[in-house]
Amino acid sequence: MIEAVNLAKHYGAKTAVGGVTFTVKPGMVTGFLGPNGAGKSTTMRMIVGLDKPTRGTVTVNGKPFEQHRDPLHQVGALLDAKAVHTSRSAYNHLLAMAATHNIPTRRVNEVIDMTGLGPVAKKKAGGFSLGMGQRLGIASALLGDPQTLILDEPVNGLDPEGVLWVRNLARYLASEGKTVFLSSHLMSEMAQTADHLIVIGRGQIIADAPIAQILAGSDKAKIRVRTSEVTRLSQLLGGAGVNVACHENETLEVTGLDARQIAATALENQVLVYELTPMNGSLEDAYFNLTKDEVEYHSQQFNDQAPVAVKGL
Ligand SMILES: Nc1ncnc2c1ncn2[C@@H]1O[C@H](COP(=O)(O)OP(=O)(O)OP(=O)(O)O)[C@@H](O)[C@H]1O
Repeated sequence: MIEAVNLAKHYGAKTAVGGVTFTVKPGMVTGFLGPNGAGKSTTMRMIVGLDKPTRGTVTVNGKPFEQHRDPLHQVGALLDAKAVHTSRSAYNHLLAMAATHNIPTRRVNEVIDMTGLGPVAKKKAGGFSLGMGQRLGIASALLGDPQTLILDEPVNGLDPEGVLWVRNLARYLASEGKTVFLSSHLMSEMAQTADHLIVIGRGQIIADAPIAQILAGSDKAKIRVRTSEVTRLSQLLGGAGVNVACHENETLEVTGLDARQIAATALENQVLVYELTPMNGSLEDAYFNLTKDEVEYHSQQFNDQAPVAVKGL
């Protein structure tokens, strides 16, 4: 369990995290989403005592991280996969961690097997690919068999098999009753992995809810309607707050009305409808909707036009 109360971090005049209150519960995967610079890493670093809060408190399993006598059994964290001795082998890196935390050597071999590091375990970590570095970071986080796991962008650099592995691992650990808190930029991945989402933008929490609720709140929730009278039904349904888009094959996509309201209008006016399908907005829609005003770094929009060549380059 992680509990943050009014947690804030300022760097001079810059507010990285602006006083957030949230709870990450055991037995589920909680996703931490937000645009670049939103404050995810700073929040995670404060949870494990690597950054000192300017204000507020955060506890892990009931205590501030630094007060735990057995920190690696309490919290496993992957915050910066590059934070290893580059000249040490993966095996020796894990062995050194185990030795200083009273963890048996047998556990080193277990986490090497769990993370698929076997073939490279004796190689120097400095030569690892991004994906192998991530696996070593996850192995380090798992070493103490912790009750709470904090993973910052764990699928960064992993191949599809690795992404699936992280998803299954996170789900397995949650099913064992552990607290799993992970950040990612990959919305589609989060949709398949997390039960609950905390969305942060410009250092403030902008959503904290079960994933299903965030998807249902997407204002892009559409109903697909198939009817033999496309023109007539779209006229009947049109009105304030309702958007009706006509597509080929006798299909309409309606936003602003639910399926029951559409069916009732069709019935009243004796229009034949042969499909009514609520289409949940994607997590990506919901996420962009939530964070559209909170993005610190806006990218150039290309739409479907070719980028314009700049003279002189
Ligand atoms: N040591 C620091 N000194 C000054 N500003 C910092 C420092 N660390 C973070 N920041 C700023 O605080 C804000 C939050 O940064 P943070 O790294 O927590 O965001 P993030 O959500 O993890 O972003 P990303 O997804 O890009 O990793 C950013 O504007 C960042 O530039």
